[in-house]
Amino acid sequence: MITNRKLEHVEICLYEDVEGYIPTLLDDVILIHQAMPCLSFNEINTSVKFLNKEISAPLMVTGMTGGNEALGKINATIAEVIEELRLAMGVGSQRIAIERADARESFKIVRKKAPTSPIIANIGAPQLAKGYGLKELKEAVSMIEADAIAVHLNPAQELFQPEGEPEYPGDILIKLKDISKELGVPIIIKETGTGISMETAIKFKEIGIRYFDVSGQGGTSWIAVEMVRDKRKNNWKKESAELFAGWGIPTAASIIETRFAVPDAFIIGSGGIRNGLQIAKAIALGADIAGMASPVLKKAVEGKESLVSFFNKVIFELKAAMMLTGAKNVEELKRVPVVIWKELREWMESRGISLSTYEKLRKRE
Ligand SMILES: CC(C)CCOP(=O)(O)OP(=O)(O)O
Ligand SMILES: [Mg+2]
Repeated sequence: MITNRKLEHVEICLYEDVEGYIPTLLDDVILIHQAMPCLSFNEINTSVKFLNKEISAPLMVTGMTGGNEALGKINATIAEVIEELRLAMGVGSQRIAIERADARESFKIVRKKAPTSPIIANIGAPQLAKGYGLKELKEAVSMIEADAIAVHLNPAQELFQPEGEPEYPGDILIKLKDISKELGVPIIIKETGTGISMETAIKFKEIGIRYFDVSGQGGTSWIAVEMVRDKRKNNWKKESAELFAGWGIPTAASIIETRFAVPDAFIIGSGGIRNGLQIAKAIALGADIAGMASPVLKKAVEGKESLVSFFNKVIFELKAAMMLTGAKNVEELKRVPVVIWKELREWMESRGISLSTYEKLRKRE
């Protein structure tokens, strides 16, 4: 039953080892130390615009959960904190709330606790292949008065999910193109831990999509999450899920591929982001803001204070990286000099992305 799956997902993300199967390759991005930054720490401004609203730092909590009272409490804690700190958040898949009226409050609570913050709805692409259309996406948006809706792409997870629906026919693109004209809020194409490639980004660019949440490999592996479920149920897919647990595009490579494919995209750099230095690297590499999920979930279940101090630490680390690279605001951070080396450089070379070409795109020149 779908509610059980929602609860299992959160429990597994909290208490099982389902992340870091492969590196994000953000370690292969070096921000250059500037010993004379020409600015003082208290001058640094981390605020940015996101979905026509100002947020205090280039960071959002990407969609995780919802579906019953307990999961609603997690959403409520996160929403309260992001409203207080003026950040942004997405909710978990609202499929359960389209199907079940009693699941809706666990999502509605987010807008109640965060009346002014950018809030993002969430529906899976497989549902578009199975009958969902403009009506259901409008319902998901209005349920939480969302500023945008994330359509999540999770073919790898569905393949290894015991009850999965690996249904990704091309007419999902046609449907999304039509829906995007009537929906009234932007559609964000969001992967789920296996990353967005340049080929995939181009498919969505061609139907007018400009918002991407790359959700690359290196953080939570949703194949590994379903592997745990397979093992618990002794499902025949368990060994195959283990084989594929590290499948996908590392987060740093996915940021580069998406920016290369869609130079004017708004990119959320997510997938294994755990601290403020990685946020700075993701933005210097080509993302507009960063996204975090698992570390936020773990702090949220400890309580509001724990989550507030976590975000304060992360934003201090981001500001530290900005100071030491001489970036007084996020626009300058996008243009600081970086070294891209080791595996990430080899990835770019084998994908035909030259460093000099990318340098211009990265700086949005
Ligand atoms: C999006 C993913 C990371 C988590 C939810 O996967 P799921 O297949 O349970 O989502 P649905 O309830 O939309 O099917
Ligand atoms: Mg699904």
